[in-house]
Amino acid sequence: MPEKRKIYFTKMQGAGNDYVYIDALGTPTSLSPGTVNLPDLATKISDRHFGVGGDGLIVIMPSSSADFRMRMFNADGSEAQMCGNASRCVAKYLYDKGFTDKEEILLETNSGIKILRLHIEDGETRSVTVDMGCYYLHCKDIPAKGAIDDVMIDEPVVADGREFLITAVGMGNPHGVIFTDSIDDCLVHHYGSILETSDVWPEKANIEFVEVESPTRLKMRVWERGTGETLACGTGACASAVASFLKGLSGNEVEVVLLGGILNIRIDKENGHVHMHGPAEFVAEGHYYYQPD
Ligand SMILES: N[C@@H](CCC[C@H](N)C(=O)O)C(=O)O
Repeated sequence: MPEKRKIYFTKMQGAGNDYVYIDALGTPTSLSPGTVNLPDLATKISDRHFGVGGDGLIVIMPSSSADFRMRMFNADGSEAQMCGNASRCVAKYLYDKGFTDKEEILLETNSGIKILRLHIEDGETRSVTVDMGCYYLHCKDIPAKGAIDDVMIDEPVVADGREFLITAVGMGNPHGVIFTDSIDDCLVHHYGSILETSDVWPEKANIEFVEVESPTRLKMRVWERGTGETLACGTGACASAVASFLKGLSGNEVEVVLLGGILNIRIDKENGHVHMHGPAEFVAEGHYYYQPD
C-alpha cells in the first residue's frame, strides 16, 4: 500500500454547490498534478463521510493561453468540461489570496477560455459575473442523439415508463432541460438519475427540472452528471435560462432560484453569450490525508 499523502485544500461554495479546491500554482503547499491520480483523489476527497466532503474536486493551475486554468472533477471522478459555480469561486480564490490583482481574469477550462469579472468591495470579492460563452443547440456538438431533428427542443424521451419533453442545450457541458408545473424529490432523484444515463446522451448529461414562476424568474433543481443532486448548477442555470428564452417562456434576463441560492442569468441577444452572476464563498481550509490505491 503506498504511503498516505498530505494534500492542502480550501473548501468553497457558490450558491451551495460545494467543491474542494486544490491549487497547483507552485506555492510550497501546492499539488504537483502529475504526481496524483486526480480522478481517484476526487472520488475520495469528495466523500462526505470518509473525505472532506463536496460535490467534486477543482484544481487551479497555471495556463499557457489564459491567466489561469481550472480542471473540474465530479464526485465520481469523471472530468467535466466546465463548472459555472466553481469558476466564480476560482476567481475569488485567485484574487482574495493574492495570486492576481486583476479584476477581470481569463480562465482556461476544458470548454475554452471564460472571462471572470470580479465585484470587489473593501479588497474582497463579493460576487462574480462570468461570460460563459455562447450556448449551442446542435445535437452533434452537445452531444445528444435527437431522433426528430438536428436540435432537441421539447423532444419526448421516456424514462421508467414516463414521458418527458427535453430540450438539449450545450453550455460547455451537456444539459437536458425539462419544464414542469412542480418539482419534487422523485422527479429529481428517480427520473433525473435515469435520464442522466439515457441513450439520448452519448456522454451522459446534467438534467434540470424547471418551473417558470414569471418571465423573469425560474425555479430549478438539478441532477448533475457524475455527482447527483446538488444545491445549484451554474451551467445548468444558464441552460435553463436559454431553453426558457427560446421557448418564449421568459425574457433574456432571469433570476434562477436554486436550493442553495440565486443566480442571475443574462443572454446577450446579439451574440448568444450567456452571462452568469452569483456568489462565491470560502468555507474551510486544511489538509487531507490522501490514501492512494
Ligand atoms: N455544478 C457545475 C457543473 C459541474 C459539472 C457537471 N456535473 C458535468 O459533469 O457536466 C456548474 O456549476 O456548472
